[in-house]
Amino acid sequence: MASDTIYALSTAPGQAGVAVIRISGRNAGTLWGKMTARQPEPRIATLLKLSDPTDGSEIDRCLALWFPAPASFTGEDVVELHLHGGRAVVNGAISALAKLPEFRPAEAGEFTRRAFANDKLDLTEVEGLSDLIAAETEAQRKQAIRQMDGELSRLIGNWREKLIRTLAYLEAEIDFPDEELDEGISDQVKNNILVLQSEINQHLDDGHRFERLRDGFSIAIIGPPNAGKSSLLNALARREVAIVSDIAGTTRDIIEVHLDLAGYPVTLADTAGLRELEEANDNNVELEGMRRARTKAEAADFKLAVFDLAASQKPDLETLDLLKRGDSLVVLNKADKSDQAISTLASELSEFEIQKISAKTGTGIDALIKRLTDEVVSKLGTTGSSVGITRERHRKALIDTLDALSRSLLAPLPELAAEDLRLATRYLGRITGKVDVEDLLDVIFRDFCIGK
Ligand SMILES: Nc1nc2c(ncn2[C@@H]2O[C@H](COP(=O)(O)OP(=O)(O)OP(=O)(O)O)[C@@H](O)[C@H]2O)c(=O)[nH]1
Ligand SMILES: [K+]
Ligand SMILES: [Mg+2]
Repeated sequence: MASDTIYALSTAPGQAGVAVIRISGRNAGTLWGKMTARQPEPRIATLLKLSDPTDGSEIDRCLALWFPAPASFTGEDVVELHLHGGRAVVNGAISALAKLPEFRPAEAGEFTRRAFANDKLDLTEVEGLSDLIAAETEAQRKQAIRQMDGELSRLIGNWREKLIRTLAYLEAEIDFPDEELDEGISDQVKNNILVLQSEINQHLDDGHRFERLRDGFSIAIIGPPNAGKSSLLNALARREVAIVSDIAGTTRDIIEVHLDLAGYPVTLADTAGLRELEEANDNNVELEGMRRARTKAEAADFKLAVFDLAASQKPDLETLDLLKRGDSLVVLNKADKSDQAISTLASELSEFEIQKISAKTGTGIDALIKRLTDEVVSKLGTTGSSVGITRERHRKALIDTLDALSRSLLAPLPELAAEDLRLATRYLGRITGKVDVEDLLDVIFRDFCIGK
């Protein structure tokens, strides 16, 4: 595999000022002379004519960069060609490269996979890089760059080192037993394990904020038909995303928009109006819509329950039930209309936090955005530690580590305690990819695009 030289367009396809083709592998340097007149100095951008290796016809004038191994992104010989960003130029260069012996197109994530194989990046840094490319908001970008720079890797590495030292200490005790210890493990070893357990626990107990920042914070808009849910979605998104009409039951499918609140990613979902079954007219479709609404609301991080403050109706039981199940806010809409009915609604909803708005005129929308922003920042914002668990796989490995540490404290013999510490070290090592991670690699690199 790694004997092949791989190439790919590393910038987005289509028309652009510049397109970058990356080439990596043993034979990367063979294009010098075959496709250019000369070989550039390492790491010095050089303007060169690029031509077809078979007939010498000119493809483009490009800037070429030469990174001889091991000082390159992949750790192999790497060439970067900065071409004019046109489709025909890129296609011409790609088909010319295909003519060189042992050159083949790269697979998705293959450059990064080679960088990992050559110890240029560990797994958490690879994940950070993947997150950086996927980052859509400022907070996501900052988190990704910290992980790519190795902050998580250093935290895990530090724990692993402490653990290895404790293990060495324990092994010394096993080899040179101290009669006073009475066959147990020493206080020193116990103490180290307890400290490690508490540090790992602190990081696990993070409200999943680092993971949520990757995925985005989800808010579901729920409530009875015609309350103005779709109107609210449009007002928050500042564009006409969802259909608004005075017909009850207009929205059937979930309609989602992405918002950026103070740099934090939010997915806002509009849902079908919830009402009692006998009222639902066009039953099958509407029932399916309501089912989807319910599922969405249950999975959401936060719910906005919208009611028409001018409608003299009682809040429906479904919406009330969803509201009661945690993080939510009541939105009384249509504040531009007469609010004689508000007293009934407000008293029924008095146990909840209430904001009055008009999706139509925009009254109260800024205050609502402020309230939602505060919510998102409090849930995703990182006040204390700046480095954390960004993936379920990290969490699982840490839980396995803690289990092994707990077992070591209860082990009836120091030899068995040592075996548990050895296991704990392996679990930590899996996070950064220090030990047996073959099974994880395909999953991790699958998220990458070609050319990365
Ligand atoms: N006066 C007034 N009318 C509003 C306001 N918000 C929405 N409406 C009207 O209320 C009606 C229903 O609005 P929608 O946004 O479609 O309501 P919905 O909750 O999405 O309705 P369903 O999708 O059918 O459940 C439309 O005629 C809107 O123009 C508001 O703030 N003031
Ligand atoms: K409607
Ligand atoms: Mg609607």
